[in-house]
Amino acid sequence: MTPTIRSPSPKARVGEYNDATHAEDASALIIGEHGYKHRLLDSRVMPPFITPTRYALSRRIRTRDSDICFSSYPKSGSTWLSYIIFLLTDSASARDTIQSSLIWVESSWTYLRSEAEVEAASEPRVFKSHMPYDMALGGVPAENKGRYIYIARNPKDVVTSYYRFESGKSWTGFYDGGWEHWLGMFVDGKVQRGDWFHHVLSWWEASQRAENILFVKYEDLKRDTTAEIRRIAEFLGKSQLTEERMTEIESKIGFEEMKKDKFSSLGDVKEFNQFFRKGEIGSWKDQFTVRQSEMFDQLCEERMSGSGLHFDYE
Ligand SMILES: Nc1ncnc2c1ncn2[C@@H]1O[C@H](COP(=O)(O)OS(=O)(=O)O)[C@@H](OP(=O)(O)O)[C@H]1O
Repeated sequence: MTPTIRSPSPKARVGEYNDATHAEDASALIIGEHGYKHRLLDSRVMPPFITPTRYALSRRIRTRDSDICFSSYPKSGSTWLSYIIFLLTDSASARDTIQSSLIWVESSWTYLRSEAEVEAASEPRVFKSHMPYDMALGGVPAENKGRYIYIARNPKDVVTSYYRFESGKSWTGFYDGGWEHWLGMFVDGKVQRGDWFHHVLSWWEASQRAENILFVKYEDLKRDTTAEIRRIAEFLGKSQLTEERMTEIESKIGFEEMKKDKFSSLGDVKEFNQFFRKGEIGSWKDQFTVRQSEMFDQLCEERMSGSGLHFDYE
């Protein structure tokens, strides 16, 4: 099948967030402390570019057997995962960038806007989301057709990466609260996408029960890239990967390679120029004080004990 090249409509271009281009739902915007702009959807804190209209559409999507839907809490390696998916399914080559190849229904920044466009998209349709399990694309993933992949990362690196990326950005209302304040908001589940523990554990628990949900950890992908790509490939029904193809895929998805590559780059939007920041395990050590680290470890113990889910922090 010939892949469809999607030309972005001017309205849908990813770029600086502006309330005027999201006027359909402007009334629901909230400005929090230090100018932190957000919306509440199903009582969860969400970015302003996730409008109620688009969220409702994302819940209405009827998934198909060939669909691949991935989700993550922000800053957990989802762009990395998406490139791996495109390479494994051979659907990357004819398209111009990751962003224009993905279908991100919940966001106003998606290149495919209408239900009809999503219906007509070439297969496999690769859907991106940053929603917790109970707000997932298509309703209840475990009862749906298609395959879901969730990528998670240790929360200390997530909150660090998130802080570095989100401060001063248009879609956070140029938030300027500083690190201590940000960490407090993260712990209270008040940053965009809500409570990290709920988000990750909701997918983790679902993945233990449902065969169509694969749970991937950023740290495993970083440490044992070959084995993790093979696990993802098997889940996607692509277990016949040759050594040659495997080497080719690995050569493209390294941090430095993706940073340079035109397909994986996020284009020329100035606000995204910090996106490929470090790509490491343990960069939280440059951000947390000892006291903050101990407080956070205690919180992780309280919120995650008994879940069977563990992360590497260095
Ligand atoms: N190839 C590769 N290898 C290792 N790490 C990588 C790679 N590509 C992206 N990254 C790092 O992933 C972090 C961004 O995560 P997301 O893509 O989920 O971000 S977003 O929420 O969609 O904006 C962000 O992490 P930090 O560097 O810690 O900020 C990216 O640098």
